[in-house]
Amino acid sequence: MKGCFFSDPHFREIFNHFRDGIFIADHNGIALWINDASTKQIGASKGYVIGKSAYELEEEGLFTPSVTKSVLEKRETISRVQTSNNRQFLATGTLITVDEDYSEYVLVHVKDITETVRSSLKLEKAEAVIQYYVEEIQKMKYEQHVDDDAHPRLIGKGKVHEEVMDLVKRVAKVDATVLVLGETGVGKSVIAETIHNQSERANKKFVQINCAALPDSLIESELFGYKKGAFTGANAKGKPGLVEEANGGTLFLDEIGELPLSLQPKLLQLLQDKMYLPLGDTIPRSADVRILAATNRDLGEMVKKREFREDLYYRLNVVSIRVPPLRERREDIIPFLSHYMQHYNQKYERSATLTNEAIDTLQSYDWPGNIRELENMVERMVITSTSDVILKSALPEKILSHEPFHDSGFSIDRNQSLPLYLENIEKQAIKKALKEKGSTRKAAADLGMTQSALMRRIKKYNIYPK
Ligand SMILES: Nc1ncnc2c1ncn2[C@@H]1O[C@H](COP(=O)(O)OP(=O)(O)OP(=O)(O)O)[C@@H](O)[C@H]1O
Repeated sequence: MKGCFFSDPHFREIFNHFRDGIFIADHNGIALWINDASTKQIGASKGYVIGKSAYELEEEGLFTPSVTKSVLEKRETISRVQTSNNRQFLATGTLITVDEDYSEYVLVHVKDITETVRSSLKLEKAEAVIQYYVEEIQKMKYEQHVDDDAHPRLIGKGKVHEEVMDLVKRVAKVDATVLVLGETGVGKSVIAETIHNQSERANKKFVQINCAALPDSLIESELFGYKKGAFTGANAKGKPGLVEEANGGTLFLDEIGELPLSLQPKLLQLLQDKMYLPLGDTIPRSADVRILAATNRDLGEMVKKREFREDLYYRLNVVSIRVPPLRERREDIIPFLSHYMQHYNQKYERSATLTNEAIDTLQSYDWPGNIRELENMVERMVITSTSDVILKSALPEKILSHEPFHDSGFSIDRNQSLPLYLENIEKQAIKKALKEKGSTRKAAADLGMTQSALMRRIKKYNIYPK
């Protein structure tokens, strides 16, 4: 049998016309025959290859690895990517047993895949370049966004601000639900929008609903929409809800603590199954939305009081970001002041400035209404100040009255030693009470001391009642 079919000229003719390589070896891996394509692939003549073992040829570097070797070892059909002459081939070797005499052969079919590999590498490279540009465009879009009025640039320079922004960056990359916590006016909505703008959903919509601003009866239809004829007074055609509007993008539920208990299971279903039911409809719809929520309320406490569903609370609270109040990041007060001074001076065509003393006072104020309060204060000052220089005395009474010793007309040098500092306060408090009350008796009553104790101090401080 051996040799007879290889010596058949018809056989040779047929396989020499085959564009892929054919390599036939015996049970010891000795090359019995190769076709023309194979000689080109290996870069060696038939005379050189035939009679040598695949092991030897592999060692000589004609091809690596040898599929014949693997087939003989594993005794199964094996495919490998082979390199020969700096080109790449897909070599598939099959073990063939001839029934007649149980002789064994390895038939290797070798296909040149160099171009395919190159194109796939090219494709991979092209994909990487496209991805790079997509990210760059997103970044540019984001930077453009933050410069216009609807998307103010985030102000803040301190460590606290940086920590929040770091977290924002990290959560933006994952598609998780985020709960933004913080007092009123700290910038929770701004943070939520920033998460969206830095996420993969940035090209889709950011849809916002304030759960406290709508009557309970309207929230459901606003959020989930309704089918035509769902209720009297409804639009005859039905109406898509905000969930549908936000499809592919982000839905931001502001003041989530105000979401009526009756609606909470519906939101839970949206979070869990990404499914919801428009009002009056019977067929649930699916929605691909990322949910962000914010609150200034203590949801944990609300859960305890059964005012908020526990399961929903845990679903919302997968990741939470606490935006600290302004009094915990006082280093950001001046940047906010200068930003809003500039903004409102431009808006009202003024050139107002704050004195250092006024700035000091504003920096030590606690800002219970946070950035919103600061912004409103600056706008009011810019509009109402009669002079371009805003003195401390022109600041709102509310801010001045929070200063220690605010209305006493006290002027204390805080660099003094503590006893001297305290004496000074005492002296000035006495002077003020005497001036306002007109008599030592009334002044003593006002100060909460006996008249004789007051007299002793008047003497000590050389105060002369007017
Ligand atoms: N880092 C910031 N940079 C610039 N402006 C900011 C920043 N944070 C907040 N603001 C501005 O402060 C104001 C209040 O922010 P925002 O509405 O986001 O607060 P909030 O915490 O959501 O308030 P509420 O709890 O009352 O809804 C907005 O005008 C917002 O543009």
